Amino acid sequence: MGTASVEMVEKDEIDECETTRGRTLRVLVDKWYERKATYWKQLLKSKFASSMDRNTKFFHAIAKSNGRWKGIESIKINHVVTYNNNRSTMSDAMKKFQDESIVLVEKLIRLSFKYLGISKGNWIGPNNHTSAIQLDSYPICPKPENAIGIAPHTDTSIFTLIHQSQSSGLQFSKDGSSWFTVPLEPNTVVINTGDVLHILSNARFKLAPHRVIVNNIKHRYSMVVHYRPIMDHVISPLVQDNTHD
Ligand SMILES: O=C(O)CCC(=O)C(=O)O
Ligand SMILES: [Fe+2]
Repeated sequence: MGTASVEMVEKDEIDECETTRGRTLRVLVDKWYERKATYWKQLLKSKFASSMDRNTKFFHAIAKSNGRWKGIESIKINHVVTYNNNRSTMSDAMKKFQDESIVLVEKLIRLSFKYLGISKGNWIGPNNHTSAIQLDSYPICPKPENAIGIAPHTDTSIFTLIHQSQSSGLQFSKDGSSWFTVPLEPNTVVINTGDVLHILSNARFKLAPHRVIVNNIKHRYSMVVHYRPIMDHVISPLVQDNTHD
């Protein structure tokens, strides 16, 4: 177990030595993101990458023109209907959804820290996080083979929660070339590990490349919660042992 921890870089609170360390870590993380971008560029053959870009633009143009309010009919939280096609209650429902999601992710963080042997004191807690809810809509696409819903990527979160409607399309990959489609299970949330957990765990939690493909049969919707430390936090591995499982 190492002594490194998640540090808050507030210039007036830390001494010169820590500032230097914070700066070094920032540079390391920046380099890591650069390497990640290069990794993905190399994985995608240039022809596929360029046509995918074109088609992604095409697809998102369709998505925009179809973007009328018609997606979410109801939101159930813990089996209770919290929103039922009544816009005035939407923000309350979303707030409740976000609060419940944060509780769930904090539990997941505690569990994964326990698994990694990291003491709880090393976690910055819910007050130092941002969470974002993303509502995604993937309309029926007449030529799905020429389009992509979301291009391959990894999430910058610690954990991401994905609630998907009964239309599949979310796919994960171990090697960036073969893709596994996440099965549709009603009342199930897909939990995705993000880059922050990858860094904190010293790569014991692998990167989870994923994408969303579209189809010509059924409109897909998803509600995605990204949860990550606030931007000012400098992160570094909390597990020193570099031997991966
Ligand atoms: O919409 C989805 O199913 C997944 C979205 C996603 O991967 C993301 O927002 O990072
Ligand atoms: Fe994602």
